[in-house]
Amino acid sequence: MPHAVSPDPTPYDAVLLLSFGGPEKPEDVLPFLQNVTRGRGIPDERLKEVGEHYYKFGGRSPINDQNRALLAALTESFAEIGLELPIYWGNRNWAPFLTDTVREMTEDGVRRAVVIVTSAYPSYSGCRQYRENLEDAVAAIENVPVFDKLRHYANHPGFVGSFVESTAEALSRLPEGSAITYVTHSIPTAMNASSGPDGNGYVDWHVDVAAEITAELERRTGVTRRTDLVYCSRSGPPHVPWLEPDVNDHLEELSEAGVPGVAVVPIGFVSDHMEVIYDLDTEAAETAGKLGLPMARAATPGTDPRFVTMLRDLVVERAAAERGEQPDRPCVGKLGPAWDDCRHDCCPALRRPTAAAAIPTAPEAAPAPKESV
Ligand SMILES: CC1=C(CCC(=O)O)c2cc3nc(cc4[nH]c(cc5[nH]c(cc1n2)c(C)c5CCC(=O)O)c(CCC(=O)O)c4C)C(CCC(=O)O)=C3C
Ligand SMILES: [Fe+2]
Repeated sequence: MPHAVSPDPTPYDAVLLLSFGGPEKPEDVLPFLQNVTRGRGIPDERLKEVGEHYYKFGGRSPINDQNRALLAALTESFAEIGLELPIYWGNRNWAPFLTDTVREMTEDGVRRAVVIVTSAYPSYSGCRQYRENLEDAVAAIENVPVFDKLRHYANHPGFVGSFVESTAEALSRLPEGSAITYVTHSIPTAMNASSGPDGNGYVDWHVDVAAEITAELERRTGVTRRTDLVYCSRSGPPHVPWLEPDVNDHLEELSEAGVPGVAVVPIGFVSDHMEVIYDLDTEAAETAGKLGLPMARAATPGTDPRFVTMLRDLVVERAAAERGEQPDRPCVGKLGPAWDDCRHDCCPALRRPTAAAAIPTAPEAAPAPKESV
């Protein structure tokens, strides 16, 4: 049933779904990896290894199909409430490329768009890198729309609620007394130290989200379990410290501690992309198998209606905020709702040799100018 009153999209005339992108055939794999790692100092060895992960799945990453599904689900969800905004899709590292999408939006006459990024937490890799790539795309084209990126949504009840359900489902496949292991993408410890406006934002946000899922499950079942936050997908040279422990080492520790099973909950990921289907479903599952440790992997949000509705609500919320209204800002946990506009100097790059000098870092330059992203 259509809503009696459709929400007001003003001042927006479009939505941009901004994602990572992934290869779709074997010939795409190398150029894709070159796009991802340009100037990031990833050893050749590691690149070869990651290339193999993709070849193992026919040279096709699942991420683009997941974004097509999300696009369809969002379109349907907007239509349900009569929210009339076209949704465009562009990626940082593979087709459809962000620059082409921004050009298309410009040609279509879009003046102001709200940006949904498929990454939920603050950090250079998860936030600023997306903003910088969008800035670069915008700089290459004339008369581009203004872009406003949504606040980080990891602590939104829609995102947390989706993981509460999937964790409960994973636990239902395991023996009584099984542990919960939350997993996210490892990043260099230095990148974590500079994440978010006050630093340490990447880890702090994950800790908060994990605690909320645990608390809700405890409220429902009365069962207290062992819980940990661990990391996957480390890359970069070995002498550079990254967040630890690695999920595989952690599974060994759980096995030694005698836990009867483990629910692996990938809270760092919005859909089942390569890190999830390779690093968790293939590699970590193999480790658990060798240890004789029953493991069940919890589903990522994907097109879960809680997640899709959350994204729609955040678009409506941001539009209201930009009209000068004071919308509700649903969130759970201790950290409160995230800021709408990232400060220009939030999550500084570790190394971005060519453009770093152009980015103001002085505290006075902190508030992002309205016309930037
Ligand atoms: C925090 C974070 C997220 C989550 C937030 C978000 O979703 O954005 C994420 C997502 C993703 N990362 C992805 C792929 C890759 N990431 C790499 C490399 C790196 N990731 C990093 C961090 C993150 N990455 C970092 C610090 C590096 C080192 C290089 C650098 O400092 O920039 C490499 C290079 C090879 C390697 O070393 O692994 C690849 C191929 C894909 C696509 C998967 C698919 O195809 O399904 C997705 C969604
Ligand atoms: Fe990555």
